[in-house]
Amino acid sequence: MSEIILSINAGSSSVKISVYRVSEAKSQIQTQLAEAVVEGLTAPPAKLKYTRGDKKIRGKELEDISTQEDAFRYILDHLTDDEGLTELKNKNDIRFTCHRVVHGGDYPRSQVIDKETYHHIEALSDLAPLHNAPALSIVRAVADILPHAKNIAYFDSSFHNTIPEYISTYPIDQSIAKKNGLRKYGFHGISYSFIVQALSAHLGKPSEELNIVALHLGSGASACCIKNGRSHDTSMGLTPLAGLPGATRSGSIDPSLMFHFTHSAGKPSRSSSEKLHITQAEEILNKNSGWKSLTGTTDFGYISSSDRYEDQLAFHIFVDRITNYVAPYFTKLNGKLDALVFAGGIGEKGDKLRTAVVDNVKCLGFALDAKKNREEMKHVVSDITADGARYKTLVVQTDEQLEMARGVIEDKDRFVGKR
Ligand SMILES: Nc1ncnc2c1ncn2[C@@H]1O[C@H](COP(=O)(O)OP(=O)(O)O)[C@@H](O)[C@H]1O
Ligand SMILES: CC(=O)OP(=O)(O)O
Ligand SMILES: [Mg+2]
Repeated sequence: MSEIILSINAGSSSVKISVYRVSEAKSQIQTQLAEAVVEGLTAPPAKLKYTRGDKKIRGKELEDISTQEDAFRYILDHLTDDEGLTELKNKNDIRFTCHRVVHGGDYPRSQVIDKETYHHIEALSDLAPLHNAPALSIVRAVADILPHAKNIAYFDSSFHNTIPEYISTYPIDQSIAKKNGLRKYGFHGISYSFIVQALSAHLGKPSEELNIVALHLGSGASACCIKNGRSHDTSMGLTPLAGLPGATRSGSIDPSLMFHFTHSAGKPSRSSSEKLHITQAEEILNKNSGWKSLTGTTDFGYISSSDRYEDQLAFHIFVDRITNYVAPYFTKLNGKLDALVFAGGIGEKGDKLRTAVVDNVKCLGFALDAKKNREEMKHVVSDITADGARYKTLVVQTDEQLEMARGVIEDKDRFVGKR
């Protein structure tokens, strides 16, 4: 019997699902059978991208798909209806479903989703308003459609457990901070973990010796200072709102700003429910800010190539805010750096953005090869460094689904026997 892993990555604007077959003999991932992505949930109509071997669908427009749960159900139907994907004919062969859960609070590693973990993740929903509840809607759908699969949660926050206390502590009343768990958690950790492994293989260096300034730039964007293969600092905080701006997020602003923006900042937002309590301030800063508020679109590919005033402004804001992290993280690493890494949808495809960011930090010893930077990135790690530059600049096609599936294989013994 073949064993199948379904790896599900619910982002704020997309759902990405990869299907893997595990080799029984060696207990390792044998093949990626298919990958399906529904993207553009914040820039409708959502679009489907699908790859199974040579079979490709590129950007099929979808009607009535607006939530991560819609996207999950659509993808699962698509996978099981694909005549060529014989491995999924018997849904019972899906042994594990991995779920990217953005906020895992104090969980230091992946967990089987049982009643207790489910409720714990649910309790953290207010701290990741664009992410945890949608991920749980997919967990419920899996329990409904694939009752034989074991659900495992992989947390974006776990990778950042190594951040020193003096960095993760906010200078506020510590009795309240401790009681309410108010500290820097950090996110995109599954992606950063993938980046460390990918660079270790690419540079032929043990991961514990790698120092990286990594930028995961997608719908949500963050920077991470990776010291000796571990997270030392990151730009997101208690919630994924802090740090860099994103598709619909403001990123860091003066904390007093909201009280001057609206008098009802602290009132419950209309999208609050019994299970999700967010204020109007949180709603505005998470859902109605960022590129959407400045330009009317969340499509950063469009923004980057447009010469409209507001698109250029958004572009320059992003470049400026990213630069605000690269230089300090470089100094935190004492200039002993293996690479500056770009990843995530914008990091991987945004050649103009990479050019502008690297140009801002050229005094530190970074420079791009213009031709390599413009080319399509065909490998997991692409080197776009100019000849003679002191430090490497790399583009990594990050793969959170693969990182989670590898985790399942590694930790299988811990999961088996527990539902
Ligand atoms: N050619 C491009 N140049 C710059 N940004 C792009 C390009 N194509 C897509 N993007 C952007 O990538 C982002 C999505 O990144 P991704 O990491 O897939 O998002 P998510 O956070 O949902 O996982 C979107 O903002 C999209 O506009
Ligand atoms: C943590 C986060 O912001 O994730 P995403 O970029 O997938 O929305
Ligand atoms: Mg993402």
